[in-house]
Amino acid sequence: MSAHVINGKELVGAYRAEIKQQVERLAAQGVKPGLAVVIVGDDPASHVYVRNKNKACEEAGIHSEVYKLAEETQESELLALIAKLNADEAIHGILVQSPLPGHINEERVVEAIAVEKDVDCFHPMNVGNLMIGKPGPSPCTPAGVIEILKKVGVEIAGKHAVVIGRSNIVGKPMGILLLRENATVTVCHSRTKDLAVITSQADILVAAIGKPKVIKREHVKPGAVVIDVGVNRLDTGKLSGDVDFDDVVDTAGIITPVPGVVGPMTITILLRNTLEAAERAAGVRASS
Ligand SMILES: Nc1nc(=O)c2c([nH]1)NC[C@@H]1CN(c3ccc(C(=O)N[C@@H](CCC(=O)O)C(=O)O)cc3)C=[N+]21
Repeated sequence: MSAHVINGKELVGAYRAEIKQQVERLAAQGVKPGLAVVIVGDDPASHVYVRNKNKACEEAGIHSEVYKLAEETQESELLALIAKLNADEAIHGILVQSPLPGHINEERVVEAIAVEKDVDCFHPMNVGNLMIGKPGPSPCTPAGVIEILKKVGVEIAGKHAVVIGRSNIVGKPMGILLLRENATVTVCHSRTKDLAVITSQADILVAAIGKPKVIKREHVKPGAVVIDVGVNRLDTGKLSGDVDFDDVVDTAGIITPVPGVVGPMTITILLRNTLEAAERAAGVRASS
């Protein structure tokens, strides 16, 4: 039997409409959420993502500003811009697009962002809060995956969730969020032995490897929920996930195609984080 293929347009569209309504409600109280996106250098893919984020903000009624800095920008100039944005009351969220050029220390930059404006959830303070379950921003991609599972009606509690990948941006926080939802969590990575033996036990399989089409049907338990976080550009110019969709689609129970689901949902969580940061700043959101 063929898997249920998640329709991202429908799912993400409905969620963005909900967020837009909440933005309108906050605007009626005199507060317009604001996001600043900073991009350094001219990596073409990064510019596509920044444009998508900007457009999504506009459509949701969120004020957005994009700062495009030259490749040779000094770290001190970037830190000065962040200090200015930290002090700007119209800005509730700051996102510095990664990767940064090699001469800039990414860690120093992330730590310069005000904790309450860190809508990526990259600041060590927010990562720590996430770990112990305190209120704060959610890491966009992993929180997007949880949102997808919930919206599709997948029960997470008690299930075996296997995450492939242990990056600070996706794999590690994904494990924490799944644990928070009471899944039994296994995290696999490049040094994992007998990967297919482990992944084929997963009720929920999250692939965040960063290599195209490496997950085949032998990695998937029949009927499993397969969430593909990979966004890999092939030589043909086409985008591919980490999952070999055509090979897996008859084995999985539910599957996300790439492009179309996890990427747009990631941006949607960014909108939600910006809205929530604005609510906290306005004192209308006490927790979560
Ligand atoms: N500080 C920071 N925060 C990030 O959240 C961040 C970042 N840096 N650097 C790069 C990665 C990557 N990322 C994506 C977001 C949306 C899509 C997305 O919308 N993808 C579409 C396709 C887009 C296309 O056509 O290329 C999709 O999958 O359907 C992809 C990738 C956020 N990132």
